[in-house]
Amino acid sequence: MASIIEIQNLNKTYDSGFQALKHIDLDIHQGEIFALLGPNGAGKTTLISIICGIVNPTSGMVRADGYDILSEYRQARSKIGLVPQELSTDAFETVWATVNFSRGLFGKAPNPEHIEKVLRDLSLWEKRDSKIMMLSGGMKRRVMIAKALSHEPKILFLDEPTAGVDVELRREMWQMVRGLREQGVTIILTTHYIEEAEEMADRIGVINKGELMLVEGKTSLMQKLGKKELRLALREPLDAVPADLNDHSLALSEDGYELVYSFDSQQEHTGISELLRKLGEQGIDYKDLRTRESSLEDIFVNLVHSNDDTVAG
Ligand SMILES: Nc1ncnc2c1ncn2[C@@H]1O[C@H](COP(=O)(O)OP(=O)(O)OP(=O)(O)O)[C@@H](O)[C@H]1O
Repeated sequence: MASIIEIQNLNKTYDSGFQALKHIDLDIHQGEIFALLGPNGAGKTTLISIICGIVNPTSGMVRADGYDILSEYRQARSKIGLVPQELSTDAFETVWATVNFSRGLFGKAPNPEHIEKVLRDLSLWEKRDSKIMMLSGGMKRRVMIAKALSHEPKILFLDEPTAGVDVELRREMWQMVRGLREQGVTIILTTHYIEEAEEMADRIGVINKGELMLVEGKTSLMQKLGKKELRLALREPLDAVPADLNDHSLALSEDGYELVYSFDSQQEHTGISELLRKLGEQGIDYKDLRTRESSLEDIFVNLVHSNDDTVAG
């Protein structure tokens, strides 16, 4: 697949001496939605800011649509739209003027048809003559996106697009971002909401303490690292997992009332029926039985914690 962003051995050490990014290698594919996940302070904003030319890298190479972000800054920047975390627009301007002005900043000739299309796509057309300060929070966010799209970028960065946004508006944003992807825009978003990545992303990158720990297709990530659990609530507590069942992957809760069986959800043969048969043979009775699939959130928390353990150890 063609790469629209290429990052090689990128490092960033701030003046304070803090190393925010360590040897980042990453390719973003043309036309994908890529979600960058990581805890607070992991380096997400630093990475985005470097690609967008706001922060200088200490070393390494970044190309956007084939243009080097340092030696071909203007061309690279013209391919990129950035929706920053903070909402910052001129409250007294109209929607139309704000978005049109943004386009001019990139040295592009006026193109009212394009601005109209962007505003219509973002359901802002009816509000084109409204002053920004008169808009709701959700509409202000959409104006930020319209500004970022005003110069027809091929790549759109969304830094925490739905932070502090209610559920309904979040879903609306997701819908809209998918629509942009359908038009061929490559989208890179950072998020704290794992659900957002699970819902939207084609591929996911996990960054922690300045290191890119993993880059993987969402589906294969969930298949590879996802586990299923079968939980059996027992009628009578057990002291230990019966010796006969030791070859199954079983754990007993501390109070002895719950048996947890972990199995690979990708395997055709889960071993559940065999387990239930053996329990029956041993006279172990259960009153309830539930299955649970690990979510992207479980996977993420595990990854970041195991990395903490490694660092601490
Ligand atoms: N100008 C700066 N000087 C020194 N350190 C900085 C500077 N900017 C950021 N940092 C540090 O670099 C680290 C990464 O910050 P960054 O904003 O990239 O993280 P993030 O993953 O975007 O976090 P968040 O999710 O909280 O926005 C943090 O520890 C931060 O304190």
